[in-house]
Amino acid sequence: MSSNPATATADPGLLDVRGVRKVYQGSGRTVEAVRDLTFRVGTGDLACIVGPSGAGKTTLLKCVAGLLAPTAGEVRLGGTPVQGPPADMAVVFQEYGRSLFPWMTVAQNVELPLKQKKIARGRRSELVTRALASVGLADVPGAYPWQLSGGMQQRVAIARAIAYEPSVLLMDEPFAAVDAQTRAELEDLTRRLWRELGMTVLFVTHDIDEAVYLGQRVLVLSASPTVVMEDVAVDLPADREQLATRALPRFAELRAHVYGQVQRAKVFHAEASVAKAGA
Ligand SMILES: Nc1ncnc2c1ncn2[C@@H]1O[C@H](COP(=O)(O)OP(=O)(O)OP(=O)(O)O)[C@@H](O)[C@H]1O
Repeated sequence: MSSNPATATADPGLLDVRGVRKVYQGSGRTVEAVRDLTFRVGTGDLACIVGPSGAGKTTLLKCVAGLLAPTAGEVRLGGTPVQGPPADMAVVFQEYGRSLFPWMTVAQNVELPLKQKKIARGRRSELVTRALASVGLADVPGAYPWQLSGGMQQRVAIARAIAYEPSVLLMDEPFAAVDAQTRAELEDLTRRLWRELGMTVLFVTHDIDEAVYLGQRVLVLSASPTVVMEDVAVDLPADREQLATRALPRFAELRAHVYGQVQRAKVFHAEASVAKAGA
């Protein structure tokens, strides 16, 4: 990993977040959602972000996705500053119900960004078929999203993201609204696709167990205004399995450590708020 521009172009999936600060301003109210975030995710790495509610995780992801301009600092993808949604980045949001168009079939939803990318019809059809097969939905291309379960709809959203062949995939609490069994399946699907496709993945979650199970690293954010409290390396075997991996003593240690850090973040925040109120 190098910030040298000469090597940066050879590293298209390198995500470089440098001193990002975001202050929301409007109608007499100012919120410093993110104070100073700096971290890197190497090409082909999978990093998870956890932090207390309101820590600015979604704000950070929107800045990384080029949907929000940081107040200070910058995000670079493959050495190039992100100033709008980058062509080779895809995002999967929590609210699959709102991210799919109900009047389009599953295949049309997956195909839409490929049309916008001006990919030729034959190649589009190949990409859609392959993406739906890889998420286990090869048999429902003609169905409408509202005819599918929540877990299936989220698979469509994932298929749409991977059909696009992004070098970076951002996921914002993508499984928060599905049941536990479906969630476990979608976690395994995410790790399988990540390993097969070699994308850089930045995955935001509330769920500490999910972050440890999925990630190679877990970035723990402090409460708002936000900084990176700790960058925890997840030294679990690369082949993960829901029951066996979660039963490992090391999994329990990592989980306890990250949990402790998130609790610390909340206490820091409470102390800072009391100090501010007393000032
Ligand atoms: N558009 C906005 N205008 C003003 N303030 C905002 C806006 N969006 C978010 N905020 C504030 O910024 C802070 C961080 O919000 P954000 O949604 O990024 O946090 P989060 O960590 O994703 O939260 P959660 O875990 O609850 O989803 C919060 O105090 C929130 O109220």
